[in-house]
Amino acid sequence: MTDASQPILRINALTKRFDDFTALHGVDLNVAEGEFLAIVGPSGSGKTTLIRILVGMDELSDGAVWLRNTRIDVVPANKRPTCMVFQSLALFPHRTVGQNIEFPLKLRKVPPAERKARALELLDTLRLPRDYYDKRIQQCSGGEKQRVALARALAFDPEILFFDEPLSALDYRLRKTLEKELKDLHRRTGKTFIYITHSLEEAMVMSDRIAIMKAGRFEQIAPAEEIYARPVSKFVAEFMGEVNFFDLRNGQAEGLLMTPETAAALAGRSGTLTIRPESLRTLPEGQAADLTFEGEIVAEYLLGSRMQYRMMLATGQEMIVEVLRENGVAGGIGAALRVGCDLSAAHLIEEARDAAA
Ligand SMILES: Nc1ncnc2c1ncn2[C@@H]1O[C@H](COP(=O)(O)OP(=O)(O)OP(=O)(O)O)[C@@H](O)[C@H]1O
Repeated sequence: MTDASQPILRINALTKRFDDFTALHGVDLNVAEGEFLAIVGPSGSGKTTLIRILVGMDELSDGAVWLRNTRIDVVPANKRPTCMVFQSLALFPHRTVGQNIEFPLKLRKVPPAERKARALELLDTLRLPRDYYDKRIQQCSGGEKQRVALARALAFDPEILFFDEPLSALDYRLRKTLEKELKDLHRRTGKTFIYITHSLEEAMVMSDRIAIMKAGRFEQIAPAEEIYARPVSKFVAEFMGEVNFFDLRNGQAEGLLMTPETAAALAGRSGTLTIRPESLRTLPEGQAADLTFEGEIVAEYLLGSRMQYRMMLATGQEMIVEVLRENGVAGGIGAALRVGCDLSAAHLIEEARDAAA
């Protein structure tokens, strides 16, 4: 029996040093049973180093990793109930699909008939035709190989599946299809997935929570909506997409017009006010929002169903505004633009918080 309230994985104060360089600075992380956690961050932030330690490909310098009540950082990789799916797949190219999927079962000395039955079941799970059992890996397409690699990972029946950028080598359409399939697979298997990616979009589509790494530390760990709406730092806000920043000093910010109620709510507060381009709306003459901005359009882009404007405020600050195409403004570059948003759509990163991050 497992206790659902207990995390399946606990990482305590994990530090990794390579000679005099520290790649991970005492990171803590709890992963819930059955969770889909994505780890994102810029190149060199420590994602791969962390995963390599978790699966046992590398040793930590300090700290501990627990799988339920067992300390696993002292357990050799091949004895850990975890499994890794790589971008490079690591399939046996000259063997059949069936042989590849059955490999982990063979290692465990499962009898041939039972192995085959399980491999066929896994072909069903991954939505590959059963007659692929005898097909050679070399004859499979990129997407099919990825499914075979997943089937093989599931054949290990691991407690946790780790993924290191498994889709990054695939073309856009296939990636999009497999993103949805992976999410679906996660739901159907109920396994815990920990997934590294460079792609924020991928993380947002698939995961329950996103952990954002920066220079060997977790900057924020939360569901995507929360990270998007309430980033703890400018780094996270920018990482999650386009954003406008306003420097708020004692409730005042240059270029920002406020209603008396908004001014009262922001009175005495300092930090960075963040406003997403799509939170803004165009305002008719004479109408004001909680926060209002006035300026001139310096560039405009048609983004499918939306229009994006770059607007120059009187202060010289540029702002990005995104509205539905039907709400776009006539006049184009050089035209005056008035936009605004509700105070609830703006998020204040308080000063002390950002400085500490
Ligand atoms: N074996 C090693 N020896 C020395 N430094 C290393 C070693 N492995 C990784 N590093 C350093 O540790 C830091 C983190 O690397 P890591 O590969 O974990 O980053 P990452 O976030 O996975 O990057 P990417 O997204 O580019 O794969 C980098 O600065 C890297 O140069």
